[in-house]
Amino acid sequence: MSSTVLQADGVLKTFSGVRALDHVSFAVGPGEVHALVGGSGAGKSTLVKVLSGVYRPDRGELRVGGERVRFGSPAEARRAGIATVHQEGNLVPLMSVARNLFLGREPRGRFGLIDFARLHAEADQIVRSYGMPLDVRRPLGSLSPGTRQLVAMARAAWADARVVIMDEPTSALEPGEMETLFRAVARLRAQGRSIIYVSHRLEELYRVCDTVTVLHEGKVVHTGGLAGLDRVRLVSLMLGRPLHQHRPLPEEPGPAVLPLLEATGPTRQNVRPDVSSALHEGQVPGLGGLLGARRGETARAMPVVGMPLLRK
Ligand SMILES: Nc1ncnc2c1ncn2[C@@H]1O[C@H](COP(=O)(O)OP(=O)(O)OP(=O)(O)O)[C@@H](O)[C@H]1O
Repeated sequence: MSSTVLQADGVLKTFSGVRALDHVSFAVGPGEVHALVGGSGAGKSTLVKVLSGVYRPDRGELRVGGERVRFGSPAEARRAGIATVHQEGNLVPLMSVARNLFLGREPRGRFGLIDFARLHAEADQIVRSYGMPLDVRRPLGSLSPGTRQLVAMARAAWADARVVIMDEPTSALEPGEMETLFRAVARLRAQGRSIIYVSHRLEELYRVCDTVTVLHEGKVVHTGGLAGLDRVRLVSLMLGRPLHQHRPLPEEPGPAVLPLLEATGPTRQNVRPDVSSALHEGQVPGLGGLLGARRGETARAMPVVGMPLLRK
């Protein structure tokens, strides 16, 4: 019995001489949320398309549950339990949420007619289990883009997927909907399903993912646990170069650390905001306040008057 649910070994995919995937190996285990990251053009979409049967690799192999597979189409990948949630693709806006959730698998009664009572009851159970309070009889197209995205995810997961591939799943979501998505991800993981999570948003990767594979120019440059991987290191891997690290400054700079700019009670055109400020090397100051708090006046007064002390 294989401990990986989906695996790619030495996958090569070229487009007119460009190596979109250069001998890529990748594996996701049961109940694992695996982040797939990389800069623009790194090969993420191409790998997702190979794993979901859209592209055939030029070389290399795919395995599902340890068994060698060759996907001739996305439908074959879906039959093998690989579901992809691309925005709300594959759904029908004019149909109800319930019909969309069960598209092609509607419960049928006598004479082969759709059993709407059962359809609605089961659909209602599904959306409630994901914490989505919505009327499953409503047409999908009348919902917000975020809710449509969540329905697409629920459909993919419900359809007995072993691996759910989520491509930038939060791009269209409101903050409240993001929480619903994260709960849904946790639920899928608890059921032993695997998730491949493609996103540029580091915050959410660290929140929901267990493992990460970083692609750069078509090659895997790192794969492993995410929790122990420092963010600066992760971004460096994605960029393919070390990130310029800045020296952390002491919280209270001592007398030896002179400020670059110091302003004590600056005044401008009879406006004297009661503000003193010092700017040290490497700092990015924020200036906060409500409307009318004279943020603009204060910022404009800083370099003009007061006691600016500039150091080379
Ligand atoms: N259908 C295609 N025809 C030609 N070149 C392609 C095709 N698909 C991808 N490529 C090339 O393969 C490389 C990898 O592209 P891919 O879209 O997989 O990267 P990505 O990591 O998904 O990038 P992004 O985050 O910008 O979408 C790029 O150089 C891209 O130009």
